[in-house]
Amino acid sequence: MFEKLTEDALAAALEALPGWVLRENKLHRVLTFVDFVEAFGFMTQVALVAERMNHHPEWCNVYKTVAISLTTHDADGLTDKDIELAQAINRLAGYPV
Ligand SMILES: C[C@H](O)[C@H](O)[C@H]1CNC2=NC(N)=NC(=O)C2=N1
Repeated sequence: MFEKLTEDALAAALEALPGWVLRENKLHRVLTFVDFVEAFGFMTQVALVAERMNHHPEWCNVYKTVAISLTTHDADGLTDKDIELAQAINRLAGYPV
């Protein structure tokens, strides 16, 4: 079982996560791609990583935009797993981690 992050740990982690904000107690990021194929290709890559991690995003795709929220349902809050998945998503999206 994963422990909820402390406020300090979360603030430090967020500083190292370009593009991510805290929204409704979840990590949140919106990504826009050149078209639907790029957006869905990205989602497919994230899905494979998420399944490998057994940690799954809440997300919404409208055409070329993908909005992602991360939380750990089992812990009812944010944990290291959310930070890890956000970092993996940034790598796949082509942003430095
Ligand atoms: C039974 C299974 O391992 C759990 O339900 C996993 C699956 N994926 C998950 N994903 C997320 N985001 N949070 C969880 O708590 C979680 N739990």
